[in-house]
Amino acid sequence: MQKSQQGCYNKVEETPPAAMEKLKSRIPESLTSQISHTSNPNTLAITCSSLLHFFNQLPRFHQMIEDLANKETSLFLKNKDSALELKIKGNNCFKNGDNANALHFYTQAAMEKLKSRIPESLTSQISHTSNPNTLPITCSSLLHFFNQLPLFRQMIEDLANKETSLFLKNKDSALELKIKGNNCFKNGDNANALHFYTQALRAAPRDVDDMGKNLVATLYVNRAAVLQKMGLLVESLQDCNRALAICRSYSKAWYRRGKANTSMGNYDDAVCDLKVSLCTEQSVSGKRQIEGELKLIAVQHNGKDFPPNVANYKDSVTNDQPQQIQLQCVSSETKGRGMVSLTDVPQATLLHSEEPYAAIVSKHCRETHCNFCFNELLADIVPCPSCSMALYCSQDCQIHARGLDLQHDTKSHEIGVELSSDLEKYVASVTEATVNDANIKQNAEHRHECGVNWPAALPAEVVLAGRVIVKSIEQHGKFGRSSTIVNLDLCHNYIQLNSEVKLELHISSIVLLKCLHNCYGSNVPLNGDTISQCVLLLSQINVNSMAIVRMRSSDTSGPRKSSGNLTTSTVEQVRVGQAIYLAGSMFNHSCQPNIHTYFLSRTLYIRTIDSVAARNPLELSYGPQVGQWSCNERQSSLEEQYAFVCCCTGCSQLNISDLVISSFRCSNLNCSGAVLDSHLVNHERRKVNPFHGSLPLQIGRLELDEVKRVASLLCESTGSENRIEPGFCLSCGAYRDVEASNAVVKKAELGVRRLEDSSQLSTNILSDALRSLDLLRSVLHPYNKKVAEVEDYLAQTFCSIGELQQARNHCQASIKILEKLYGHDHIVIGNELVKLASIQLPLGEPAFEKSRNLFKETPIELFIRTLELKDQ
Ligand SMILES: C[S@@+](CC[C@H](N)C(=O)[O-])C[C@H]1O[C@@H](n2cnc3c(N)ncnc32)[C@H](O)[C@@H]1O
Repeated sequence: MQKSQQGCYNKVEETPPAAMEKLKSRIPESLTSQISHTSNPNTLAITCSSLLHFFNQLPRFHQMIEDLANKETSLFLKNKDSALELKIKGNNCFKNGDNANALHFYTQAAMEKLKSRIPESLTSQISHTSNPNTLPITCSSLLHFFNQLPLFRQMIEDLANKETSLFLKNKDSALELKIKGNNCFKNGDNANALHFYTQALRAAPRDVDDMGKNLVATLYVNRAAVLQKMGLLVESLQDCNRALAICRSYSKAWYRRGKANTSMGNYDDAVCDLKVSLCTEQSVSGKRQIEGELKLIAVQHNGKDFPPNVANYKDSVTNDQPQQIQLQCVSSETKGRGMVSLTDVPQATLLHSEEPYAAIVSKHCRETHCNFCFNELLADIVPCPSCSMALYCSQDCQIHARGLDLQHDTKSHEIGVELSSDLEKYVASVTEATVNDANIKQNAEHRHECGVNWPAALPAEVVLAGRVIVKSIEQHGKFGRSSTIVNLDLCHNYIQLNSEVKLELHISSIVLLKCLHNCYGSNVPLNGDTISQCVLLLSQINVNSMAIVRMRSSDTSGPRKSSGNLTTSTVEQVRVGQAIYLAGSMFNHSCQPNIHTYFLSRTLYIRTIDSVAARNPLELSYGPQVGQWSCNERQSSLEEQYAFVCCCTGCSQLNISDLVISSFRCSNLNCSGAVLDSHLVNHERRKVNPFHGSLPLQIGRLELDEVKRVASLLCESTGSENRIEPGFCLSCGAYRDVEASNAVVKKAELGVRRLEDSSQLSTNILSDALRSLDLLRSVLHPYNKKVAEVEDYLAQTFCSIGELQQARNHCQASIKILEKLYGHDHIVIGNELVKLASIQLPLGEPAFEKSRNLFKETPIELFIRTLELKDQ
């Protein structure tokens, strides 16, 4: 990303000389001249007094003095660690040209400082006694206090003032980048040429001229040339279309389009493109070149039929429509609202699909995924026309995100020459806007964020709240007429939040509304009522927003990924965005869900995993699932994030997965029973009704003979909690020293960590890791999740060095364990089988069938198809 010419954001990272330079640049010309040229010892008192008077009016000056002289906010005092750390992180990002993350850290540092200035009494009121009813009072008091702080005023100025934005377009830097791109192109360095042209497009203002042509159009045509050289013909064609949408009479764009169409075998279109190019070209040499190209097509294909036209190539669109299943929202005392179906629903039925009320790309995916549809960005990135921050995969997405108002009116860009009626029709068909969606204005979620710093500086969920508020006030037309700015009717967890979070929500809400107020004026009133609505909205986002995930294409030769608790089950998934779905928010959680969610573009899809009887709750997993984490971990996570104690079947009835997932192996080598530590035992004992109903069912599903025998024993004995004793095998009762076993696990983990941390893989490190796996196997139960994770990590490692047979063996070992933990037909097993298939394909082994049968028409199925295509 380009460093802005405007200098860097916020005094937090400003060194005193830099801040002084800024102050200097603000002094009026007349005063500067008076001081510089005419002042002398006799007039010094006058010039000094004038300068003092001027500085006293500048918030930046007050802030600088505050930063320099106030002991309380000194970064060198104790307890300022986090502000200082954040500042250092910001500086590092800034040095690397990563303005967006630099802003994020500087703002967090400034927020920390703000927090430290709030009087103790107010902090305590917010943290300990505030509730939804008293929120308007605490919000109003905090706003009143902040309004008096120069630090706060300066922060808002830095965040919301367009003039000082780091994301403004900048013609000079666009031209500089264009030259760099041209040089790379001349030297045959296509990858860098592509990079520089894209960066130039990010920086280029929409309506500036570069040697008589629109700069943006020129850059698109230049990039089209690179893309064509790289063999990316569809992308090249798209860039030509983008240039022509701006300037219809751009001869070079028609010429380049003609070349791309020729390469794709679209000769009819190529001839039309070149004819239009010929009519619009001014120079004689240019005309000759185009005529040469036309002749070439004619000679090459004289008398032959042109191959089929592939210009109308489109991505295969999945027309997934939910079946006509009637869903109903019902209420229960323990879970609040939830969803049921009025009829029986078969397995794998698509129940629901929904567009988000508001959505936002994850910060770490801003540069790699489309900021509207969240698909991965390809080579022909389309930047926002008004700021240098947002990136899109297509013009369509860009228009949806920014609205139509800033698009070039193609009709006003007349072609300027006489064309035959056929060619005129052709020009119109190429250059007319293709987006005809009535919802475009409503969806223009990025418009209010364009060209200011705060969307990059504030956390994603706060920016998402901003999108919800703007949509809400635009939808309900309540501009300036009401103090209700948002009311989504979703549940929230404000009361259960810890004191620190409550305070942070107050601060974030005031900062966000102040920034929106800057843009919308009195249409976003700033008072205790509106701020408290924002605080509640953020608490609603906390418990209702969904993470939009995408499959990561598993490149077997790619870098190794770090292992960890989630590795084996979510390795193919990347969290690309976060969204609020209003109806989707009505589905409650179960650790043994009967429905699952997936996303295509921004659309949420919900499908049944099992058949579900009429009026039974339809429940998805909010993250934790049986087989993924132990019961204890699931419950803590749900309590912490969603503020409820889960009583689903997985958490209230004994199941095999929870018994073995973190257990040790029996010290008797002939027994495959499980040994639990005291922590796990206590948890399992707390499960209600452990020995009735569900247990035999679980056993049947898991087909785990040895543990089945153990569990049957437990079933048979009445009141047999005593049989679950820490350190004793559940099957044969043999003793294992759990503490000593834990020490072995820790040692083995060190060996695996060395492998994870190594940038250069050596035989020693790999052998060490394999020995560590053996150690783990010697003390942990064969179906312990940790063993599966290490197997999976080793599979990735062997993939990365091309030892696919080893990779396949470890991957299969991992899947074998996961099948026991999750059950054979769980979606996680589908993910794992896809991964296995991606290893087996290059080995020439048959794959896929098993996974295909599991998950018809889900993204996994699409992914399998992609793998097959890649292989052909
Ligand atoms: C996305 S909302 C689901 C709809 C919510 N029940 C409502 O009434 O609006 C998430 C919240 O629902 C409640 N919830 C969801 N699943 C639950 C469960 N299994 N047991 C208890 N409460 C649950 C929790 O309060 C959680 O924070």
